[in-house]
Amino acid sequence: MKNCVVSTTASVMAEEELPGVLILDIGGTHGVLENLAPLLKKHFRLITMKEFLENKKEMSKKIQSVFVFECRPTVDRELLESLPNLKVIGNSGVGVDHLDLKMISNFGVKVTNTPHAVADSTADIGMALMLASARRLVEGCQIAVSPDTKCFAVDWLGVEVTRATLGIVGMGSIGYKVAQRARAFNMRILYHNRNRRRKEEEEAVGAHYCEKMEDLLQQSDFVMLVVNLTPETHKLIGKKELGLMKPTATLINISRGAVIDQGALVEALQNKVIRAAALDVTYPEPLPRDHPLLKLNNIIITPHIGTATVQAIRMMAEEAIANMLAVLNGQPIPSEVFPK
Ligand SMILES: O=C(O)C(=O)CO
Repeated sequence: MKNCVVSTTASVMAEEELPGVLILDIGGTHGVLENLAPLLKKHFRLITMKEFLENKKEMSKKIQSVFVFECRPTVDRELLESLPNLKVIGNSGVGVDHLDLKMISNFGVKVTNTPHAVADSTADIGMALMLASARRLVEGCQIAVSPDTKCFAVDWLGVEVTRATLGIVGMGSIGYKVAQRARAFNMRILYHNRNRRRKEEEEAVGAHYCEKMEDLLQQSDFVMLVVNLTPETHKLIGKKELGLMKPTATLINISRGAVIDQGALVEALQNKVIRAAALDVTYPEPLPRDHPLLKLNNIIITPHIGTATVQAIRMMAEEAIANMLAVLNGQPIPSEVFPK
């Protein structure tokens, strides 16, 4: 018998299963799950939330895995209580801050994530935000299409990324990929991490370790946040930390919105405590239309698109599937996440 996987993306898709055939009803996913379904179907019988809720009695016993696509849906106690044979939650994405790991573990259920699959695409977004903010790309695009375009607008000069100092806060798999890219720009690379990387790894990208984050903040022209969101990193960057940064510095966030105290960031940007910010993540997502961050002109915000590429979502699904299968088959689990 094939293993069963349930999508918790109720608003996103509904998949109907007939014997030997799986029928997907995609909803508003922009084709994401439509792309992933054939991969999942190779190993799992897909059951949607809708299908599950409509036929709980029969479905609940069949479900051994829950596939969660990135940080959108969560898994609550009620769902866990209704799945007696659940063994693993395969998160497609690296951040698992939307999952209550302790509670899930109390149900004897494992959680896995996909740190390898997300690394390149998320590092690319970090670089894209850094370059776009440095060279004021969004403003440039607006000026180019506005009726009073000036070709050489010297009053909106940018700054150079090349040879600047980049401070990476959180040098995990994504942070390291950022460092590899930054090296090609001849950037001076500083990083701060709970655990120092191996010497060979530091040398390979020319990164210098800062034991204190304060040192990194003071020296960097660009500060990029790549940490996981945990109780320790919640509002890691607030008024004090922003005050340590250079007035010419730019803050880039590709981790989770709540790593920054957004109120403090609004103030810092309004008062030019720092030059600019570029965020792929905020809280909440999306921001309400009247949020003060949206009223500033020294900020770029993208809607959490770190892994929004055809290649990344496929690799994420493959990594998640490998993890889930390893759990179900009692094999070593490539990327298990443990409660703290
Ligand atoms: O993998 C994740 O958790 C992400 O949010 C990537 O942007």
